[in-house]
Amino acid sequence: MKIAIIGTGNLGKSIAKGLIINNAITSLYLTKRNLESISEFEGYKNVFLTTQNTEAIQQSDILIFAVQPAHFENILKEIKPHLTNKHVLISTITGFSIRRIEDVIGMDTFIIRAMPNTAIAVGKSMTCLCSNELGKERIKIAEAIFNRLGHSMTIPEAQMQAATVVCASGIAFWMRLIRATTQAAIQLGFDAKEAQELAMFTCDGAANLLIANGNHPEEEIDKVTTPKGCTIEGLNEMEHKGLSSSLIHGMVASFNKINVIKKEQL
Ligand SMILES: NC(=O)C1=CN([C@@H]2O[C@H](COP(=O)(O)OP(=O)(O)OC[C@H]3O[C@@H](n4cnc5c(N)ncnc54)[C@H](OP(=O)(O)O)[C@@H]3O)[C@@H](O)[C@H]2O)C=CC1
Ligand SMILES: O=C(O)[C@@H]1CCC=N1
Repeated sequence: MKIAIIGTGNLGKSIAKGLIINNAITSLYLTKRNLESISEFEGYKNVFLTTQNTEAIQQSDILIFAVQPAHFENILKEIKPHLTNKHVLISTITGFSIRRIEDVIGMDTFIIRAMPNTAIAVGKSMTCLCSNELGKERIKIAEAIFNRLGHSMTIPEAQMQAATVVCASGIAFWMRLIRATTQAAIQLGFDAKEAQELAMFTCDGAANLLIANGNHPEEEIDKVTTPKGCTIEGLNEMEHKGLSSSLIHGMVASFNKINVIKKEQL
């Protein structure tokens, strides 16, 4: 696949790493205005770094946009004259609707919105996808790319804002939980490196139990909580202090903030 990433920052670099380690490219163009921070990609076969978005677009079929929301509209205007019917446009931009993209480039382009997360760098992104009417003809291509770099789900566009919080911001939420359990493990006597190892692999095990078995989390919790034991003592204390409530409040606050970001873009 001939892929271009327009805007190779935090997310764009993660996508580039995932594509390269998974051998998912015929050619890969990476763009940004200042190329210094992506010099690590120099020297990879068939990977090209450029400040010229139009060059990247002319040389590629799949165009993945990963710029800040405020920059996207001008970039769409810049590249519009160079779009042809070979192109599939994939936008990862938060809060930027398909309708707004079509307002700039028209309805006769395959448009897909993707909401991946930075775990795409290690082939483990949970990515949500949706498309415009025409883009339905190319959604299988997007699913193939993102399934190769993790797991994908095609959803209605109305759910993309929620998907952004659960999946994209979700990486940060889970990191904070891993950090907190690491801090607890240090207090309980492990050194910092050991503590993080214990926290990460326990987290990985918990997620994989659910992925492998398809169980509800509470079924797995029931297998761990010995009556009158230490696990239920800890769990109940966490809930008294508002663990679940705090996570739900935080995620709803994130969701509401996207409405503010959207208004600021207009
Ligand atoms: N970070 C994340 O985990 C996720 C981010 N997103 C979305 O992805 C987008 C990017 O986020 P993130 O990677 O964090 O942001 P960054 O700011 O890290 O990356 C954006 C990149 O775009 C480049 N850029 C700016 N203007 C242009 C231009 N005219 N042409 C080419 N490149 C340009 C910037 O580099 P330079 O200034 O050198 O040009 C910068 O490196 C956002 O819209 C965000 O909402 C979605 C899911 C997850
Ligand atoms: O924090 C943000 O706004 C972006 C969108 C999801 C992840 N990063």
